[in-house]
Amino acid sequence: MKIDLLDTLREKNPIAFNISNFVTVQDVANGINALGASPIMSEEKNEAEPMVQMADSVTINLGAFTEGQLQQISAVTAFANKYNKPIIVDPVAVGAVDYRKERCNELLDQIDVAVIRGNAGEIAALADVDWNAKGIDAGEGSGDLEEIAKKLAKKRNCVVVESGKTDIITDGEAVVRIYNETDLFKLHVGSGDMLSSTIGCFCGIEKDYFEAAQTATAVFDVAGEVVAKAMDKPLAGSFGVRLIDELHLIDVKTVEKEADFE
Ligand SMILES: Nc1ncnc2c1ncn2[C@@H]1O[C@H](COP(=O)(O)OP(=O)(O)O)[C@@H](O)[C@H]1O
Ligand SMILES: Cc1ncsc1CCOP(=O)(O)O
Ligand SMILES: [Mg+2]
Repeated sequence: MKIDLLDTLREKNPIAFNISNFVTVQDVANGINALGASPIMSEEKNEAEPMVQMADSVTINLGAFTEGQLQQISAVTAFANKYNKPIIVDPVAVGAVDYRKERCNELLDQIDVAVIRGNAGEIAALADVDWNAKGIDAGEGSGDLEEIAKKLAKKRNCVVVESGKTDIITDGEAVVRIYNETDLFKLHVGSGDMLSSTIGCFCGIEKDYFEAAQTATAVFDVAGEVVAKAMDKPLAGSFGVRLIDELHLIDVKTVEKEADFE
């Protein structure tokens, strides 16, 4: 794993263009800004082309899209492919709401996506595997998580990051598992969105998106674990704040020491 990419990210300070959701947009912007990227958000279709031109990566979060926003997303992703900017898609709750799954699949049919990052319920839905997703959460299912992630990666010819207690990252052939974790991630709405946008930042500085996704996920998971270990009381609100602090503080040495992966 190329953990040094964390230093590269801070040297390059990539512009990370995000179409976010209104629920978690501030955590996402502050999290990736603290990490060392330069976030910019937009909801305006008419500025899609210059936004994409100046950006190093484009992260599309489908957490609370509207019909109008779908048109913006279509324009932005078309420009991203035209200008060779990596697209990261976070398919929030596509396992729970058919309308979301249909719109997400239409989008994925139109574009070349670099990375899809979702929980097991979301990845299973896009891979056409039976699963009982629960709202924005993974829910329950009995399928083989690695096979499901690989199936989607092959179907969409992209890297898939399937998050959970163990995070699974695959390009459809090779699989990397990251074991760092804390239950506090589940108590903080937006953990997944922050992870997806962190992956966007690393894809903006590393053209090997499989490597970029691994480093991003390791940095994010280790940051959460470090915070949880240092907390006297494991409380949801302070975790959210301290996670942003740790994304600011975390360094290559800490990730090298703490990352638990194979
Ligand atoms: N059961 C779990 N135990 C510990 N950490 C988890 C668990 N599920 C997810 N995580 C962590 O939470 C972060 C967000 O992932 P996840 O909760 O799956 O996304 P989402 O918020 O989109 O559902 C990831 O860093 C992941 O490693
Ligand atoms: C609660 C909620 N509702 C629509 S988007 C959203 C945030 C989802 O965030 P995450 O998937 O990172 O937990
Ligand atoms: Mg999510």
